Amino acid sequence: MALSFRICSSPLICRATLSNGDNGRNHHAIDAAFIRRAADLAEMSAGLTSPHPNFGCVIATSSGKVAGEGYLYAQGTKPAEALAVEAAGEFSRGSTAYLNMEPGDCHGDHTAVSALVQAGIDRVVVGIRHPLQHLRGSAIRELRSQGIEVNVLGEDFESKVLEEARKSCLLVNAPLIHRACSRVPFSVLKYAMTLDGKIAASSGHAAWISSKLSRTRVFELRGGSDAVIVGGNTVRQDDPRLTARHGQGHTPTRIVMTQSLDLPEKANLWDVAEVSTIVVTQRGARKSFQKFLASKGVEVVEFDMLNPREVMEYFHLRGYLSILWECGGTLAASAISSSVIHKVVAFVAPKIIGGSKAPSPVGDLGMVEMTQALNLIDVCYEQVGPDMLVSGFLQPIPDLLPVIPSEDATVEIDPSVDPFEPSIIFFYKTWDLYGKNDDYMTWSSVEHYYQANKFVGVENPMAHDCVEKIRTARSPEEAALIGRSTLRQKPELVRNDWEDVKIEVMYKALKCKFSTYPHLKSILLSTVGSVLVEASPHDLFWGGGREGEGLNYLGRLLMQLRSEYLGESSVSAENTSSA
Ligand SMILES: NC(=O)C1=CN([C@@H]2O[C@H](COP(=O)(O)OP(=O)(O)OC[C@H]3O[C@@H](n4cnc5c(N)ncnc54)[C@H](OP(=O)(O)O)[C@@H]3O)[C@@H](O)[C@H]2O)C=CC1
Ligand SMILES: Nc1c(N[C@@H]2O[C@H](COP(=O)(O)O)[C@@H](O)[C@H]2O)[nH]c(=O)[nH]c1=O
Repeated sequence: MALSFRICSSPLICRATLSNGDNGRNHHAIDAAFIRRAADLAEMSAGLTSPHPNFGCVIATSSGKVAGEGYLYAQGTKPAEALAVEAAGEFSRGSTAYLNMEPGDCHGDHTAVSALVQAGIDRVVVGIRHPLQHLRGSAIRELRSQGIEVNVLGEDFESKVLEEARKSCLLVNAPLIHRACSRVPFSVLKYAMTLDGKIAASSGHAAWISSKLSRTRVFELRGGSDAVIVGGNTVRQDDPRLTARHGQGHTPTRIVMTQSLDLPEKANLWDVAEVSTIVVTQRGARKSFQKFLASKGVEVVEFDMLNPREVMEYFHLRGYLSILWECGGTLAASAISSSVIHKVVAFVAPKIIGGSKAPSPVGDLGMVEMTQALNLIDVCYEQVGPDMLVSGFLQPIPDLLPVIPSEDATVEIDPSVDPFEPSIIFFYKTWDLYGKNDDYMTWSSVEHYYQANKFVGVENPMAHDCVEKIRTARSPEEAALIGRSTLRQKPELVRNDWEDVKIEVMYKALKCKFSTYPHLKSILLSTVGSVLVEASPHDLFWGGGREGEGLNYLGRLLMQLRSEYLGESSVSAENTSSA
């Protein structure tokens, strides 16, 4: 009896398990099916929510019917849980909510938890706990403290079918889970090869090996990644565009890795009107070409040691969660040897090209015996048009289970995680403890307000349209994309005094945000005594830069606001004591 009670904290499932094994299995199968559906929903916005997780939610009635569904569309938009209970309406009362992942209950923002509580949800089933330590467990504790029964797969009950459902939750947020456990982004090596294992003819010609349908799948893969990376030789041979052209998802940054910087002056990747390109190279390589790239708007980053690990650690610091490697075999071998590739996706076309010198997907790995071969894990096979898509993992997704804190454990940030000086607080992305939380009254976020202000007051209907587009953008990222690309493509729409007023605009937006949300103000005040630095390695105006060379205006404005709030509170304290 005691064992059954420990495994099943749900009275419903408990009774079923105790009285009838088949019923218990049925309940597990039902829970597993809904959790898988929540994971599928979460997958629908892959790439768009980065650097946040992908969340999906299903509300199911006690008779097992779906009453409502939702998924987080993008960073800063309505939580999946709120959308699902809205869709379910009155049916939410007494229902079960299935979540692929514990909500991120970020910086006192309880929207997801409140939505479930207010809707009268009886039970919540969670696929996996939040992987980031400072967010982990708090939403689950809050839901339980509100009297809602919460079951976490793998903790409250286990079975093969539930384990598979849990795996689908791990898969959908693999990039974030890797980020939580390692210092490199989640990397996928993708290639298309002929049946005889070639990725191009011996001439280097490769267009096309895989079918149109397969290439559309590649656009989807790109749309779900933060960046696509190729080696210098692929740029010279293919002149690729590396854009996501299926019309959905976001547009990943293009990265070129080149030691020599011996690249053509005319290349599709140097057109950065729609999508940005970053070239990473050896320090000191072809300075004049670096200047040429900069004049085209291409960012060049120099490395003392240009190798896949250093480059991935750099992009991890820049906040990238997932990278798609679309390079040839030379760079692929180097990346695999450096252990930065987590997953392989191979399109195999039923074609034979032959050629003993034709390139293959992975160059020399220094292996001499078949026993040394790397075996993929969790291999999947899928037919895509005439091609076969084979995918699998080179490294397993880290298991989150062993590090789950007890229910009552106080969740603290481990200072060893980021070896920064304690008197300096670096913040950057929203998942950092001190990251921004861009909820904001009239405008959806500070980002919406700031970007729109670039075009406010300009007597041109296109500027008005742009302000409106930014105002109604579905996420802060989309607002930033519209604002930045319009500034680059149509500088005539930008107000004349923008450079003079932009700090004031940001200050006003921040002041409004911190005054509107007391929990954000108290986080800001809790940093007293610390220097605040926006840890953006590339934004040298608002951020601190890679080596402290940035002006850090965002950090400065926050410290100014903090002083003002402190001043206000000491004046009111004086008034109280003198009264
Ligand atoms: N079918 C498919 O899926 C694909 C086919 N291809 C084909 O493959 C061929 C190109 O293959 P490949 O030459 O292997 O191209 P890569 O994309 O692997 O480029 C190799 C280049 O990467 C740069 N590089 C920078 N750092 C490193 C490092 N640490 N290790 C290795 N390389 C590094 C160097 O550039 P630099 O010389 O500038 O210093 C090197 O020459 C082309 O014919 C192309 O069409 C390419 C991609 C996918
Ligand atoms: N040849 C080949 C691929 N090649 C990859 O796609 C790049 C070209 O992308 P784009 O210019 O955006 O169309 C190219 O440089 C290489 O990385 N991919 C595939 O799915 N199937 C193929 O047959």
